[in-house]
Amino acid sequence: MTRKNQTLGEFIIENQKDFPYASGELSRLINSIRLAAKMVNHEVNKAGLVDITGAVGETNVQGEDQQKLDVLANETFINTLTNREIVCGIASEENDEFITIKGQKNDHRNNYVVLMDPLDGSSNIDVNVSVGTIFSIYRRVTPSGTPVTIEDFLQPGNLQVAAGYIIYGTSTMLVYTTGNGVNGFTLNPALGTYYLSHPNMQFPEDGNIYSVNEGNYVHFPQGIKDYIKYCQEEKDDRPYTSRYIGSLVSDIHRNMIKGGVYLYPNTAKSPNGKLRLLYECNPMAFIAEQAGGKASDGFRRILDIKPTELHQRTPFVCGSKNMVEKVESFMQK
Ligand SMILES: O=P(O)(O)OC[C@H]1O[C@](O)(COP(=O)(O)O)[C@@H](O)[C@@H]1O
Ligand SMILES: [Mg+2]
Ligand SMILES: [Mg+2]
Repeated sequence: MTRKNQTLGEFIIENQKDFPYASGELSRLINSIRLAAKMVNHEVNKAGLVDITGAVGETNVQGEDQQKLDVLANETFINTLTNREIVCGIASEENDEFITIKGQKNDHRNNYVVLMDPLDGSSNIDVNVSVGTIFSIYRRVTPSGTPVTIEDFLQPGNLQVAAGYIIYGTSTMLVYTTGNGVNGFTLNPALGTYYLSHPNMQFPEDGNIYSVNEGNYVHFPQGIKDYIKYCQEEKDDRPYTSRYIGSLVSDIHRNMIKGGVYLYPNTAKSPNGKLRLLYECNPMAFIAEQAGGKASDGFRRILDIKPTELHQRTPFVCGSKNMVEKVESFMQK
């Protein structure tokens, strides 16, 4: 149930009844993500004034140069979740292995695992372009009271109990779903409170924005090349507008509001694409579908892919339903 000017805290409590297990554990978990996001937002807003831009000189399991803000955001979320007795395990883009959280009584009693991309759009940190955080939540499959195993993390996206993102942009927003639609909350920085600003977000079925890094055009599969040509054709409501921020969260957020499709295809260089299935594509696909949109790898529904590795990648097509289906038709041709 949504109400104008409802705060995120009120919304979480009032909608707790939607959760079959309703122990309050998931509500406390989302509340903790809300808190950690505020801490990261505070740091992001100071980028350029304090020493949090640039690289730390380490590379992560993806072989990427870790940015200072990647590490700061990673530590902030891990510490906030660990200290609040709500998760039994965390997997992050910035950690090679998953982290087991025993809980204060060392009894592995907690029931949820979180998978996250603590700072999305790292290439935009130093240039003051919007970045984000992405999170995906599952109920563990191994028995409570035992240490989590990789099985708790390698669940298909259609088993997510909640997913969302935070966008640190012109304003800071937290957008999430628990399987009952998508709602967006804007942070009032003066009060430190998130307010419901975008109730029941919906992807328009059609749009005229396509988002892809055309710099990789020559390496794209023929189907994607044909789709891009289709977008640029002078015909009907085309040419479409090309918009690409280079932060997945920001590109999907814009397209969800205005109508559009985001593509990160596979290329000869990266046969499985760049984006990570577990903590980038699955949560954004859950959000997209809950908002009436669609997400696939060009052939398969992202949420039905059975993961095999923590940091596996997948080609990604996500956005307005009819536009994703158009891309798929070009791919399958
Ligand atoms: O620079 P490219 O190759 O277009 O990649 C941009 C994509 O990579 C990402 O930055 C990957 O995410 P991280 O910044 O979390 O590693 C996405 O946010 C973005 O959509
Ligand atoms: Mg990312
Ligand atoms: Mg990242």
